Order: sequence, then structure tokens, then C-alpha cells
Amino acid sequence: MKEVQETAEKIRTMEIRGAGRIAKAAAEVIRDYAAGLEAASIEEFAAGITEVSNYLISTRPTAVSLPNAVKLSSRYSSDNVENARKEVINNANLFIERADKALGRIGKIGAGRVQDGDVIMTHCNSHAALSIITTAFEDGKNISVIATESRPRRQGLLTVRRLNGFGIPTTLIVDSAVRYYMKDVDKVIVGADAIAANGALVNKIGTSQLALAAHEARKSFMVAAETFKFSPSTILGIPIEIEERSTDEVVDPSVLAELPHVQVKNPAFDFTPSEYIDMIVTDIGIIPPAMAYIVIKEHLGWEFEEI
Ligand SMILES: O=P(O)(O)OC[C@H]1O[C@H](OP(=O)(O)O)[C@H](O)[C@@H]1O
Repeated sequence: MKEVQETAEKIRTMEIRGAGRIAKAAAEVIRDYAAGLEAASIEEFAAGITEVSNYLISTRPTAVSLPNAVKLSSRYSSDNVENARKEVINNANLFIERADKALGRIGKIGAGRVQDGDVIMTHCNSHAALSIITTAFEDGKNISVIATESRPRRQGLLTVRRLNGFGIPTTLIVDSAVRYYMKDVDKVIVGADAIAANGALVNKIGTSQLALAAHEARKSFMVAAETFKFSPSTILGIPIEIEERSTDEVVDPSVLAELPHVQVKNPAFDFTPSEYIDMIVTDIGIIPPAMAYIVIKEHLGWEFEEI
């Protein structure tokens, strides 16, 4: 349980972050927990797995990759403890392998849509979006990137560091400069924390302003998302919860203490409606947002089994 608590804490504090990374970390820790779980009966085994699953899921509410990873990893059908244990270990390993492969496939497929000479704008720090950008560059395309700072956690700095490592010409801008620079952009590529059944995107706060500015300037808006970022529960009418993080991330508490009439809000994500999205690059190919329902049904359809 100690390892589970440590991983959960790292996810909560964002030491482990990025929707895909969170999912992989959860799968790894469930696998290790199942491997060492002492259970005299299948009921005890089930209770342990359920407790750990719920605990991990509670760390961050928005990235659907987390509950999807937990669900895919912790499945078993046997009523024998040793066999159930093997099933969980195997399912978690399969998920991890699939997640790694997905990033490579998204990179390859998405890079096909990047043209030589493209200026690409990206937001926050998405491993999936970066996979497309770096693959296109390694394919020999002469591209450059405009990366937003992504307040308040400034994950844009991680992005520019990574792009710099590849030698990709990159410009760092503050979030409020997005519309000012959109005229210079050919396409926007962002990641996803969740995609709803109606094709709406949930991603880092500010993503919808990139989409709006891209729409206004008639620039293409591309989302890079593994199939495990699609949200099955949205089919059942359960909305995606937007994480509200500590106000300390926005303003120093000592400053706020002197301002009794001021409140601070810190939503970590926003919604981008599907009409602003040109395509979603997934590990099973490029799809229009209207196909989100099919992806959920064919790749993650357990909610239907449970009804
Ligand atoms: O899975 P990958 O593509 O890496 O990232 C997907 C998204 O996860 C991040 O969330 P946070 O920084 O963990 O809050 C960003 O919103 C990013 O676009």
C-alpha cells in the first residue's frame, strides 16, 4: 500500500502529470499491488483491488485516462486468487505496452498531416501532441513551433525544453498572446485529458481560446489523443468534472490574505466544443470528433456491459 500512496501523492501534486503518464503510473502501481496482495479469498482480493482503484481514481478527477487505465488493468474473471492475480498483472502490462505503442502510432499518423514549412502552435505539455511534432521534424519536415506558457503551472516550459532538445525552432509566448500570433500559425496541435461522447475536448485551461482563435483565423485544429482518453461515462450522461486546483498556484497566499474582497479561481481544464476540432489523431487512426461515440463503444464499452 505504501507504493500506492506514494504514486497517488505524486499524481495529486503533479510530480507525475500528463494524462497519459498518469494512466501508465496507475497501471504500474495496480500491477505491483496485485502481485504482492495477500488475500485468503477472492473476496479479500476484490476488496483490496477495489480500494486501491478508487483511491487512485480520486487523485485527479478530470483526466479520464486514469479511470480507464485503472478499469482496464484491474479486470479479472477468475474466482481463484492466484489466477485473478495473474490476470491483473497481465492486463496492467498490456495497458502499459498499449500506451507506449499508442504514442508512437499517433506520432506517425499525425506527422502525415504536417506539411513542410508548417508553423505549429501547441498548448501546455502533451506527450501525444509532441509525438506528432517531433516525428514530423525527424521525418525531415522543416517546421517551427509556438508554445504557450500555460499558466499557472507553466508546463509550456517542459514543452520548449523538449523541443529544444530536438533542435526544433520554438517560440515561447504567454497565454494571452495566442490570438495575436494565430495569423502566423498553420495548425494547432494539442493533447487531451478527456474526450466526451459528443466529441467535445477537455484539455488544459486555455485550450478553448486556442480553438476559438484558430477557428476565427481558419487554421486547422488537431487533437492528439489515445483511445483511452475517451470517456465512456459521458454516454451515460455523467459529465466530466473540471478539476479546481489550489489558489496557491495562482497567487501567493500572503498576497491574498491582504485582499479580503478578492477570490481566486483555478480551474485546470476547459471544454472545447467539437465544432472547433478538425480531427482527432488517435492510435487507431484519424477520426472526426463525431466518431467519439464509436471509439468509446468499440474500444472501451464496459459501461454497456454493466447496464
Ligand atoms: O497525455 P498527454 O498527451 O501527455 O497530455 C494530455 C494533457 O494532460 C495535461 O494535463 P496536466 O498537465 O496533467 O494537468 C495537459 O492538459 C495535456 O494536454
